[in-house]
Amino acid sequence: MIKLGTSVLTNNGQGLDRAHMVELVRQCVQLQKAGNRIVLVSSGAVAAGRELLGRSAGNETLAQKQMLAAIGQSQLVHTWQTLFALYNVPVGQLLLTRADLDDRERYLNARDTLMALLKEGAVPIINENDAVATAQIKVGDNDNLSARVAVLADADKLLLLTDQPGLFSADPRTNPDAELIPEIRHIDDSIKALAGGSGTAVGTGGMATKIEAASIARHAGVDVIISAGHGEDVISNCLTQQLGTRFVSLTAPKDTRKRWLLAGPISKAAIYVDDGAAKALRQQGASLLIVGIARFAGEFSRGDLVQVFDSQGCSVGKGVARYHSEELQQLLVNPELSKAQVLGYDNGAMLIHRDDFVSFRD
Ligand SMILES: Nc1ncnc2c1ncn2[C@@H]1O[C@H](COP(=O)(O)OP(=O)(O)O)[C@@H](O)[C@H]1O
Ligand SMILES: N[C@@H](CCC(=O)OP(=O)(O)O)C(=O)O
Repeated sequence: MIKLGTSVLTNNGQGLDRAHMVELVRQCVQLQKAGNRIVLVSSGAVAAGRELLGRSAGNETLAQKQMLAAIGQSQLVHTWQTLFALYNVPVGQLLLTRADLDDRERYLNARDTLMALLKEGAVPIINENDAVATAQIKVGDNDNLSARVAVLADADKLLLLTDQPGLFSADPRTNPDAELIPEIRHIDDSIKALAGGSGTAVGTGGMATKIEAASIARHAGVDVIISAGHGEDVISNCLTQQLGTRFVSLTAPKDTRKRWLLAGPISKAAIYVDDGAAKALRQQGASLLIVGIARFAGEFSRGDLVQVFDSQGCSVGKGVARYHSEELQQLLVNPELSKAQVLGYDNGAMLIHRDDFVSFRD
């Protein structure tokens, strides 16, 4: 899985850099011929739209950006299609929004299409469906989108190609002494603090969203590499050499429902559990019982995804809630009463069943 940022595909945001896209296509085809399955997450629709209309980046409204994306996306995918056709490789466009990943049936449909494209020898070209996606249904950036699709596609590697050689100890645009970090095994607050936003007017999210993406993907067993998209033979070199910043993957759940929980829905609330519950969830694969919950923050409905934290605030995992947050509140303040007495019915002793829970440690 290769994610190409606007910074890689354009000349400083001023239209598509076709010469460089030809070079990237050559590398992808070479890898595909060697037996690898290639999926591209391609940014650049808004920049391509600006190029077509002769505009430069400015204070655009949401509707103007969506209009630019609608115009630019067809130009972008046409360019990819033309370049891959030089090698007789077909491409298939997939435009996704968060709703396609949140809903399990839509997630599985997207997965089937992706797998069918790969089986056909085509290269899927994925982008967010910017023309229709508003804040409520957007993933919001292609770093996070690529991580979710990497989980969906069972990818073993995710290359986040950008305009910097990797993650630095500070934004190298503003701090010339910043140093490249070659390998990360644990994403804690100190790593998150290194990452600034985008240093350009055309990128989205900067390193912060790349770290979020790395955190999601490596829990699903995907090795993540952030590297410079303009380097010579960058794609194959990322696979064979120590290039950029590598986030080492963790052992992944095999169960497709648990993988969807990692890739799909966004967590609605935070549940804080006591030490006994944290240990049972982490070490014994147990369900989360209501008695183990110390407190919670946020509102959620039955069926929503919630994230579980231990007493130190470290992530334990995420899972699907069996009670509404208001019901949970009632149960927590009346521990001496039975569930039937408090709610008028009893949905069981657990907030999250172990089949609906996936371990997720930062
Ligand atoms: N710690 C950091 N290390 C490297 N780059 C950083 C860091 N913090 C912020 N950045 C910024 O992130 C930018 C890359 O992200 P972004 O602009 O979103 O690019 P892309 O379009 O490739 O996604 C860099 O140009 C850089 O200015
Ligand atoms: N979907 C948008 C790009 C969003 C995005 O994350 O951009 P980038 O940070 O350049 O990868 C587009 O095609 O213009």
